[in-house]
Amino acid sequence: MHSKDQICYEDYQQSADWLLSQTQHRPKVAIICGSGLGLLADALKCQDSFKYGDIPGFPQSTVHAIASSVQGHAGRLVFGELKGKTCVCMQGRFHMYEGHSLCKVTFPIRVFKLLGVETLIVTNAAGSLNDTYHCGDIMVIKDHINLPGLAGLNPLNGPNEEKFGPRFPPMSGVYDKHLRRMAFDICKSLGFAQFVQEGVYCMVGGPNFESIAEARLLHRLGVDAVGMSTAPEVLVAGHCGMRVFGLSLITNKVVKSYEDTESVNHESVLEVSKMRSETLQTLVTELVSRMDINNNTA
Ligand SMILES: O=P(O)(O)O[C@@H]1C[C@H](O)[C@@H](CO)O1
Ligand code: HPA
Repeated sequence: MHSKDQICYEDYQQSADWLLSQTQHRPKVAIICGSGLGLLADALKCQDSFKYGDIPGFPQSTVHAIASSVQGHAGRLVFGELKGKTCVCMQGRFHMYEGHSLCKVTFPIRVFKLLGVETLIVTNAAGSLNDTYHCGDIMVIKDHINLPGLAGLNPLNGPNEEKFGPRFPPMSGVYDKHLRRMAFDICKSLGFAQFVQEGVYCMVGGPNFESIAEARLLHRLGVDAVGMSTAPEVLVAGHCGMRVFGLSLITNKVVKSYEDTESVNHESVLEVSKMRSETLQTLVTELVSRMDINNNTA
């Protein structure tokens, strides 16, 4: 490693080589489990799991990651089979508001690339600004607004690592259309369609939830759901040519009215996450099972 925040190709390679020496699994799909959704990782068959702290170069989990993931299992990388497809799951992710640099937040993505991962599935908990959404809805992410990114906080800042991707990567179409369509087909066939939406996710820095004026601004911008993660990981995955699919679990309605006496807290976010975690798990499992993994096509 060069300086505190500068990570070079060899650092990613070192982590990937270590993991390849510790497990026989060769995943093509990586899944980032958002808050309360870590049970997905427990469903993997023939598991090999590694605490983040034991993986050379990996960022360390903080108290937030532990509190927001499955108790006793936070901060693990879990390899295994989901419906016969080899996957790697992050049980607990890294957030900017925990104090990690964006290079650290996204470190695992480039390690996944070096492991041979072709598809990234991201999940998160989010508050809704769209008045037609309800708590417990699942939103397939069509696109994002990366507010920290627009303000210059971007994991791709600094010297470009050409081995991963170009200096100026496009982000239009980063959320794969075929996988989104496939998710809707699955939801219809499983009877989930009534609570599945498609919309725009906005990343804010957090850790505070939005003020009413901020919520109104996001609403005017066309944001359907807001959260504090996901965009940095998606940028880095898109940069290195991974196919991306994202889901937001709507855990609360963002307060937009000065008359509203309700307010959101992280505990209620986790409660709703738990309520829908099984459905989300079913959807992701079915999606992985239907993917044509070798050809990187849906
Ligand atoms: O990892 P995610 O994004 O699911 O974490 C949740 C949602 C917000 O980022 C934060 C506050 O609830 O935790
Ligand atoms: O309302 C919210 N705002 C920001 N992040 C969130 N994560 C869950 N709910 C929210």
